Amino acid sequence: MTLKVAVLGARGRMGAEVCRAVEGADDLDLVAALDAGEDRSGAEGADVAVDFTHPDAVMDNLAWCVGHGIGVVVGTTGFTPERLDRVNELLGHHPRVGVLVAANFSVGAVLMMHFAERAAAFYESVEIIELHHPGKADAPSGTAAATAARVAAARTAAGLDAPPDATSSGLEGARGARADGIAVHSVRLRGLVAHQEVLLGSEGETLTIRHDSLDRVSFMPGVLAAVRALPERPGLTVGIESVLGLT
Ligand SMILES: NC(=O)c1ccc[n+]([C@@H]2O[C@H](COP(=O)([O-])OP(=O)(O)OC[C@H]3O[C@@H](n4cnc5c(N)ncnc54)[C@H](O)[C@@H]3O)[C@@H](O)[C@H]2O)c1
Ligand SMILES: O=C(O)C1=N[C@H](C(=O)O)CCC1
Repeated sequence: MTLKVAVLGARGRMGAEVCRAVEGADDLDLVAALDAGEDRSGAEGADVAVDFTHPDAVMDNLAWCVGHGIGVVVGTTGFTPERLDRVNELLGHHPRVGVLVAANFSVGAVLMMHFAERAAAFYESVEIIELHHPGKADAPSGTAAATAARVAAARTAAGLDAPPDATSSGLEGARGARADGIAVHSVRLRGLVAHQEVLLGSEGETLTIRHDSLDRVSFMPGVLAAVRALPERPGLTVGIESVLGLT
């Protein structure tokens, strides 16, 4: 069966890549490629919409798609627990519709988050450095925020206190931002795509887990797997771990 796919944010960096990937797949049909200000009615009749837009736009797109019975694969970042609650609320009125939200669709980034979560219980110190292209709207990245949440939960479960840090003076921001109590440092540099390091340390050793997306094609296998899985997944799915068979 051919799935009808609409792309929202179609002229953006990710949306354009998704359009190319959908057009290149025999089992998918690109029925709408829409960007800001364009009439969403072009997406009516799609089986799945893919949203790579902006944290300020995505909730409205989601409400529209779910209200029209269209499942949504969401790559746009900015999904706080409150936003996920709102998505669940929307889906409560449309129980046959599926929404999958993932901060990162690259297989390597999914594994990097998984390894960081596993390692977190064994190290006293942990910090995250995320590095992205300078066109990125949000900081820290959605991937860094998701990693911090998972690492913080693993530390709590292991009974670890806050990472040691004797800093008592310095320039504001020098120690990064705090996401779930974990220091996150955001670099924006021309030439980069999407990169992250999780630095872990204890007495006498460190462990660095690093992932690099060198091209946006790295996100496409995950996006297409989510599109293909969505019709069989009503309700909210967070992350692509279950789609990839990692959980
Ligand atoms: N989950 C992932 O794997 C992943 C990977 C890369 C980027 N992202 C996220 O995807 C989002 C987009 O990233 P990007 O680099 O493609 O940004 P971008 O700025 O290149 O593209 C966003 C596009 O969305 C359009 N847009 C804005 N509002 C819209 C609306 N209401 N309806 C339709 N289109 C709208 C913009 O005009 C633009 O063309 C960001 O939140 C980014 O963090 C996620
Ligand atoms: O390029 C971006 O923007 C990216 N956004 C996601 C994030 O914020 O984690 C995923 C990586 C690329």
